[in-house]
Amino acid sequence: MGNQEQKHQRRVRYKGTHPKTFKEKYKELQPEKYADDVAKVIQKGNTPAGMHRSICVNEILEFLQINPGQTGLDATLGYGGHTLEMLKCLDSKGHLYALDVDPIELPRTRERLKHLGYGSEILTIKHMNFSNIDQIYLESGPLNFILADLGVSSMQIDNPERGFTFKSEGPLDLRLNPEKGISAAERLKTISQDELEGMLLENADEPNSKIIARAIVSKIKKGTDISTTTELQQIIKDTLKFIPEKNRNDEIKKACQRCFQALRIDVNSEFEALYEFLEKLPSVLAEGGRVAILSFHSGEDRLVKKSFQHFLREGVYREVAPNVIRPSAEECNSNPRARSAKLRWAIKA
Ligand SMILES: C[S@@+](CC[C@H](N)C(=O)[O-])C[C@H]1O[C@@H](n2cnc3c(N)ncnc32)[C@H](O)[C@@H]1O
Repeated sequence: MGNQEQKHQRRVRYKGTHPKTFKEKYKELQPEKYADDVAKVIQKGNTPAGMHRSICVNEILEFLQINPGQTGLDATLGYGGHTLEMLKCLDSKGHLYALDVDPIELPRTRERLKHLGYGSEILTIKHMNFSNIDQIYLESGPLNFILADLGVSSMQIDNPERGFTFKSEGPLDLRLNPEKGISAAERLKTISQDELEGMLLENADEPNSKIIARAIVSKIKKGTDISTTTELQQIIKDTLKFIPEKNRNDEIKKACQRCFQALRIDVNSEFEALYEFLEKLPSVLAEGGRVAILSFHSGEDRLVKKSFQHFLREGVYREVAPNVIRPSAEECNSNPRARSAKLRWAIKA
């Protein structure tokens, strides 16, 4: 039987000596089975396919000071890396709530955590937007600690079917919850040039927002369908042809990153959700309750900083982080995705 099983378990076929696309990376997609190979990928400073490496774990745990018996919330479950560390601190006493809007990754993370021994007696996972944090409070009561690790997970970015990256061909979707709202492709179909220019500027500080917006809207008006990630990338490339050759490729890559980020923030109403979450935080935190927020974008960090300072002046927060906390150089070297992370915290009075 053993031999027969081996016969049938063919490796995924790919061209060349190494798997390149997401689907071909079958070892990385089965970390339980190929732990050594996954460890090698991490050692090289990469994130294995289908996995997310949690950022600023030590800094977050040091601040949250989680004690067994407490009640807390991970507002952004993702791969469950931070959740797992918080559960360890609870030591089977107390309760942790965890939320995510992503209906694709959430069940996988729930299964993974259940497999590690964290079931509903200690962990409640809900498919919910963190802007509705007040609904959690009705069930949980005052929360001793809260974490929000904003943005997208590596599993979402790396899966071409989700359309988060121009680096591989996929549908231009960019929704964290593909079951709700409209995709980025649909959004572009009806957007005006002014609105798109404003979106690129506000959500991503795109210096070429005007000409990129003009090029996209003019293509759509002429009947061109921009339905894939690479179609959008090609329009940005063509528009920025005027950039001197020396810097062109680099500048185009950065422009693509900014445009995809701007669209993602827009289709997921990310600023609106964060604003609502920040407004509701004081009413769900226990006295002395602690909140830590990890952001990856200057617009998000500005919102967090403003809200924390506002509630500090009002006496609602007793203390807030005097300065933004950045991941260590060591962490950034080992995980380049940590480089743009900014951590802020607040303690309720
Ligand atoms: C950076 S990842 C979190 C990674 C996680 N801390 C870990 O260690 O695995 C961000 C997650 O937040 C989710 N998310 C983003 N905005 C959200 C919102 N408004 N409400 C709930 N979840 C959200 C995303 O779907 C994604 O899974």
